Amino acid sequence: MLKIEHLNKKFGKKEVLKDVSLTLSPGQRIHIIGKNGSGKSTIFKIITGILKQNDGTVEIGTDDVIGAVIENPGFLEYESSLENLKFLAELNHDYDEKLVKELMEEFSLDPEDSQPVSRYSIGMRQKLGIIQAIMENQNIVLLDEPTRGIDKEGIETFVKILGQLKEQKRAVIIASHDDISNLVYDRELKLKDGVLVEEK
Ligand SMILES: Nc1ncnc2c1ncn2[C@@H]1O[C@H](COP(=O)(O)OP(=O)(O)OP(=O)(O)O)[C@@H](O)[C@H]1O
Repeated sequence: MLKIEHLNKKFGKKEVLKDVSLTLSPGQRIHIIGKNGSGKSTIFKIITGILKQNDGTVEIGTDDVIGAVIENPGFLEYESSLENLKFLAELNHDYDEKLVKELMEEFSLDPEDSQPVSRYSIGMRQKLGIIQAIMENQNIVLLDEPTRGIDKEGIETFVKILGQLKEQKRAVIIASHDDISNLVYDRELKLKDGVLVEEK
């Protein structure tokens, strides 16, 4: 479904990714751990086409759909949370309001809350970011520091939702600089000095 081979990325003379290869299969949950600035977001940006690699290939199956949270998710700041999710889903004509409302409620967000997203806290925005990455049945989900700003209860919900994604055979790559409590991975990789290596 996703195959990355021999990826190389430079910013000027700085080599951020060196010969990075990775294969993701249905239902698999992979953790990429790395310090700030190690290149985790850069990998996701290349997979999603935001950035172009200098070398190497990214293969994505024709039926695969990517959902992603990369850095700070952007929203229509003056619209409500539900309007934002509706707008994002309608871009692909795949808006399932029942599911969106269920996900919001699971994350203790009120779908009827009319306040603009500009007033949302970092954790609330992050929850919306996670929802938009999974609300259209995306089968490859890329999450960059997904629990940033999220409270303990929200993290428990997040872990529970990830369990559901696994049952649905949807694959997830999580990039973070530390561990997320109670989250077990199929593979743990470390990005250090541009090289992706097996952590255990
Ligand atoms: N557009 C860019 N132009 C120049 N340098 C960049 C650019 N984007 C990223 N970099 C550099 O590439 C390196 C990797 O950045 P990246 O954002 O991928 O790291 P990260 O592991 O996601 O960090 P964090 O955990 O802080 O989000 C950093 O040194 C960063 O300064």
